[in-house]
Amino acid sequence: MTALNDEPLRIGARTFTSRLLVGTGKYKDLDQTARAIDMSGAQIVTVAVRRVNIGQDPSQPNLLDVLPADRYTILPNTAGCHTAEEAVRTCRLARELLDGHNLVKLEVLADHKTLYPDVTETLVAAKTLIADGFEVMVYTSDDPILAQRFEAMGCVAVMPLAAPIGSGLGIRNPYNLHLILEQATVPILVDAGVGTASDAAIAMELGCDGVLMNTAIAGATDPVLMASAMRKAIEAGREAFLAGRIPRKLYASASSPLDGLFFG
Ligand SMILES: CC(=O)[C@@H](O)[C@H](O)COP(=O)(O)O
Repeated sequence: MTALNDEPLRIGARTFTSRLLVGTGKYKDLDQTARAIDMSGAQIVTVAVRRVNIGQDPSQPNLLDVLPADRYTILPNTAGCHTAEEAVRTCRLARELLDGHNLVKLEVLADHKTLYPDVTETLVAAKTLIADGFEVMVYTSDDPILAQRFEAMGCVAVMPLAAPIGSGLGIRNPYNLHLILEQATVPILVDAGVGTASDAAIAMELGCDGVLMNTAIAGATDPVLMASAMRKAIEAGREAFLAGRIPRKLYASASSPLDGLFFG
């Protein structure tokens, strides 16, 4: 559902009414995956091509059997890739498996402890993929200069982390997100580190165009209920952003007029 008075989210040539993007890892089984994603209202669902079967192994259950193609835009991602070469190869495999689908989420990770992006390798991969006709949504650190570089190269969305993947630490650096947002002309989608609904709402209140999350929903005690909470948080945060918050002030100002009191 779109927030009141909102425009659709535009990524490349595609438009979406939901601003919540979800992952498919860490669920108990395919049934729980399908139910939580359904409840989230997400239209873009990201899949780790190196880890999840979307046709690589025809003898195993295929995730796409529970995510109808007429309802969801599948966003193949390069999770598990640590070099530009691996990431490019993975995107090309995804394009073959998905009949020429060219929208991908690029992530090239630096190490296992932080799962921070290796931005040098990510820049190389993004350049190759864009030249090869891919529409690249790029996972990156919350560095405004890098965000600008990725946009200038032609990435269709820039996806700064809120906190390390799977950490649930929430929005660690709202000031950097603000700097990224004020210069961006492509969608800025927070990706990774959201822990609960208020984190998602904060990202949207800052003016982010959307949020991608996985662990906060899949790892919740009740993933379907958390998916519902996230859907509402994204919409509430977006509406609050569009509505324009009041300025923060150090001192009080009375909520009702002080003139003309009934009792002197
Ligand atoms: C960058 C990446 O891989 C994300 O898609 C990640 O999976 C989401 O991070 P969380 O699991 O912290 O939401």
